[in-house]
Order: sequence, then structure tokens, then C-alpha cells
Amino acid sequence: MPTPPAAPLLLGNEPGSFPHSVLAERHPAIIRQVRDSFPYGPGPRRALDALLANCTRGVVEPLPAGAHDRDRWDDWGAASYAGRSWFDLPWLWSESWFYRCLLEAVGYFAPGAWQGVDPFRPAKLRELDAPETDRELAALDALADLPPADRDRALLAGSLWGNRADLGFRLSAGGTGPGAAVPDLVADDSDAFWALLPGSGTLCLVADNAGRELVPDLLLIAHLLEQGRIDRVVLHVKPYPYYVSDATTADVLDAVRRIGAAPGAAASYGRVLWQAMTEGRLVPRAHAFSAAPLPFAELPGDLREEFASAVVTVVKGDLNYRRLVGDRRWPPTTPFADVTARFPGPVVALRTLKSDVVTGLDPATVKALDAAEGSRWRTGGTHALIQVNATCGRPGPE
Ligand SMILES: O=P(O)(O)OC[C@H]1O[C@](O)(CO)[C@@H](O)[C@@H]1O
Repeated sequence: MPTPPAAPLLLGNEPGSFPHSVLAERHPAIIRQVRDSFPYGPGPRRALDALLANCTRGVVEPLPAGAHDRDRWDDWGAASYAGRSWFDLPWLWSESWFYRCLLEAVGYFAPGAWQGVDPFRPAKLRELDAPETDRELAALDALADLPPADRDRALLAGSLWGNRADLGFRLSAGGTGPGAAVPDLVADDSDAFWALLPGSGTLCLVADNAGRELVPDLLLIAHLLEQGRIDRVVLHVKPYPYYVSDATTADVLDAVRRIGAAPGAAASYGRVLWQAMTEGRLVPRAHAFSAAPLPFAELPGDLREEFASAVVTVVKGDLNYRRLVGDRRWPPTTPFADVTARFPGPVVALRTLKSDVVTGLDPATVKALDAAEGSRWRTGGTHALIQVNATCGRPGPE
């Protein structure tokens, strides 16, 4: 299938735009949050101050000569972007670079006592321990009595809306209040998703946030394994702390323990997950490319093969969506099938809308959203989508 002509890349240099506000305001706020998260000593505090100045007013500087991943980052663009303002580069690139530099500042990669200490862990644990997580886990008790199709829908909706990280399970995928001008689910290919699960093979889930998104992701995984909808899951997580709350292997382990320690039905989901991990039927994978500043169009060969051999790859969240379709100003009616045509296997996007990038909407939906909300619907996290391309990577009809 031909890919559509590429729309312009999103950059951070347009004052008043969402990408600009992330670079100019959100990143400084994250640096302040990290300063307060642990009693870092004078060295890391000075490095955080330097990063604050660099990311807002400076230019991209190479990683230190001894950095373990300097060559990799040079290949990913650091060599050619050195000396340029963060604001003039692809937004996706500058955001990823920010998290790499932040970890450098707090000594995450350097040998020593602070090596491997996740600066976002206090916030992640707060969320995992929150009473809302208890309520969401308690909601599983009511699912047991539902017909299987309703349970499927509830667990899929939990994983989808978990990306907003402020909702419990919804029994219907809709949920918009009466009188709303547009549904909160702006594209719903969920039937095509269920049709992709043949009862065997491997499902890849490209995870997004830890805590209250990862918990419902794991519950959906437990359900699919337990119901025999799939026989193995590879859970792609980040190799290091990223975008504040993105899930790492440590976060998966915290979440599995949290689910297993909960009362009621949740504990049995926890047992399914624990056992699946011990048997190699639930495999966490932390590939370096998962934190790359690049779109999935540039997947390395090993990941291409892995996604090609999966029965389906589920791509969670806003950032992964931007990487899946390309971080570009697509007209929102650009077909999802076209922008994902080069993905190596069937793919499902489960995402709440938190950035300007969107594809695959029908013209009437876009018109209604614009009329009701201006452009807020694109970034507010109040709308979501389930989009499926079942044919990519598969031979077409003769
Ligand atoms: O957790 P999610 O759904 O990937 O969202 C992360 C989001 O954070 C932002 O990058 C802002 O920093 C969004 O635009 C982005 O895509």
C-alpha cells in the first residue's frame, strides 16, 4: 500500500503551540519535581541547574565521551543536531533527549551509589499505592459475573482509559454524558481487535505508563492468557525511566506484586501473571529502541522481526501513537491504514488523545469535535481511540 505524502514534522519552535509549551514550561517543571524527589547532593543539583539553562536557552551538546550509549545517540541524531537549539529540532527528538540528559544529571548511568535510582519512582509508587488503584482492583469482583463478551469489553476499556490514568473500568466503551456533542471514543475498531486473537501465538504489547495504566494493561493481559485468547505476551517496556511515568521492568514487577497482594478477584489475576512470567508466557522486554527519539518507521531489524511474527502488536498511549504514525501534522482524516502501512505486522493503537497528532477520523467526527471544543479535543486526554490495521505486514489477496 502506498504511504501518503509526509505531512510536516512537529517542531517545538512555534510559541503558543503545545510542543513549545512542553519544552519551555513542562521540562523545567519536571526538573523541579526531580530536584524535590530525592536529597540529591551538590553535584546532581548543579547538573540539574545546568540542564535547566541548557534545555530552555542553550543548544544540544554531545553526551560525555565515556557515556555507554554515546555512539547510539550519535546515530539517532545527536551528532548532527549538536549546536542547534532544542526548539528547532523535531519535537519527538528533543523530548527524548531531555529524558536522556536528565538521567545523566542525576547519575543514573554512572557507577556509584545513585546508579539505577529512578528519579520518578516516588511519584510512580504514590500512584500505585493510591486508593483509586484499590477501587479499580476491587471492581474486578463485579466482572466475574458478567458474560465473557462484557468482561472482554470492560478490560479493554480499562486498559484504554488507563492511559488517561484517572478512570476506573467502564463497562461500555462510550461513556459520554447525555447531550455531549461528540462521543469520547472518536474511533472504535474494537471488534477488529478481538477478531485478531485466534487463541494462539504471541501478542506484543508496547506499554506506556506505569502505575494506573500498567495495572489495567496487566489485567487485560492476564485475562487474554487465562481465557486462552493468546498463549504468550511480550511486554515492551522502557530500558530506563522516561517521560516521567513510562513503565520499566521494575514498574512491571511492582504492579504484578500490587495486583497479587490485593483482596478479592484481583489476587487471582496476580497469580495468573506471576505464573505466566515464571513459565515464559509473559516476557518483559526492554529494547533500547523503546526509548529512541525516532518513529517506528525506523524500527531496527530485530524488533521488525518480532512484531512481524506476533499475531498482533498493541501500541499503548499517546507517545507510542506519535511514533507509530509519525509525529507530524497529519490531516486528521488521513487513513490510519496508510500511515501504518509499513508496520511489520497487524497493529492496534489504544490511546487517549494528548497531543496534536491524530489520523483515521471520519470528517463528520472532526467537524463535530472542532465545533464543540476548538482544538482542545486533541490534547486534553478527554477523548480516546481504538484503531486497527489488520493487514500490515501480511500478504494481500492474490
Ligand atoms: O503517556 P502518554 O500517553 O504517552 O503521553 C505522553 C505525552 O506527553 C507529551 O509528550 C507531553 O510531554 C504528550 O504530548 C505525549 O505524547
